[in-house]
Amino acid sequence: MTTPSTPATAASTSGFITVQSLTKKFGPNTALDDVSLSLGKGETMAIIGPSAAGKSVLLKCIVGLHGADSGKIMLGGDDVSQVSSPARKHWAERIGMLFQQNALFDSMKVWENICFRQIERGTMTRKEAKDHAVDLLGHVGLSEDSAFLSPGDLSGGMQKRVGIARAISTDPEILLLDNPTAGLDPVLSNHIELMISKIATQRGTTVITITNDMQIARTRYANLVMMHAGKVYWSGSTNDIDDAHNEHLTQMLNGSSQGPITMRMGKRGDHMVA
Ligand SMILES: Nc1ncnc2c1ncn2[C@@H]1O[C@H](COP(=O)(O)OP(=O)(O)OP(=O)(O)O)[C@@H](O)[C@H]1O
Repeated sequence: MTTPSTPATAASTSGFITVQSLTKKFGPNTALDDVSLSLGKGETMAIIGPSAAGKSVLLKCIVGLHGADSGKIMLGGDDVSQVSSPARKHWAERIGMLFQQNALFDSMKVWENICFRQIERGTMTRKEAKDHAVDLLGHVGLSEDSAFLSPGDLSGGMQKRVGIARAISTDPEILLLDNPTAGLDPVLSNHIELMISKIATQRGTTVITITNDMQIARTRYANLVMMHAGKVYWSGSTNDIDDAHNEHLTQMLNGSSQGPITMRMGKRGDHMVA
């Protein structure tokens, strides 16, 4: 069992991705408070937690959008704690990320969105990029026709899949996914999660996924981190969840309205959900 005061899974220096006592503040708001985790190369991890727990900020720190206020982020032994860290540039090319809001460019066609990094860097011709994008669209269950639409012409679930196609388009060593199945129907969610598992096992990609789907978190990922209010409340193998006896984790997994992570609602602090 892990609590903020007694972390059971301390960040190990042998991890491929190691976050060590990471703190990130936005003005007076502490989004990440002494967060540590460690993940081996080719392993998978699900991050769960209530709204505003710091899940997205953690992924944005790992991908290099935010620098650490204190603590360390190590990727493959390289210190990338700051946005300006010398190793950052090298890692930028080796991380694929799906953002919560997909972050697609409306000024570009779908295929250009998927391969914009390759086009920008000149590592593919436009023809190669188009073919690659169409192939990736097939992997996420979208037709070739959708390649030539604008993101704004797609449904929310289709946009999500384009975001996933873009995240995997460079065959990254690290895949960071912020709610990849949000807004998708159960059949499609299953398809996408199977694809993510395959990418991890066949390509050795190290995957961290934020998810609100507790079943997916338990069954599709080898490791789990549960966050609340900027802290890690539990981390470990998903095999150990049932023996965890951690009330924060139990409430999150069961989605019960009563428990330690019950939120205050409304303008008055005495209006509790429970
Ligand atoms: N760029 C930013 N500037 C200021 N505050 C921010 C910024 N990004 C995140 N925060 C704050 O950090 C906290 C954690 O946000 P984060 O997006 O990581 O939550 P989350 O766990 O991903 O929540 P959700 O599940 O609702 O998406 C929130 O209080 C949020 O308002």
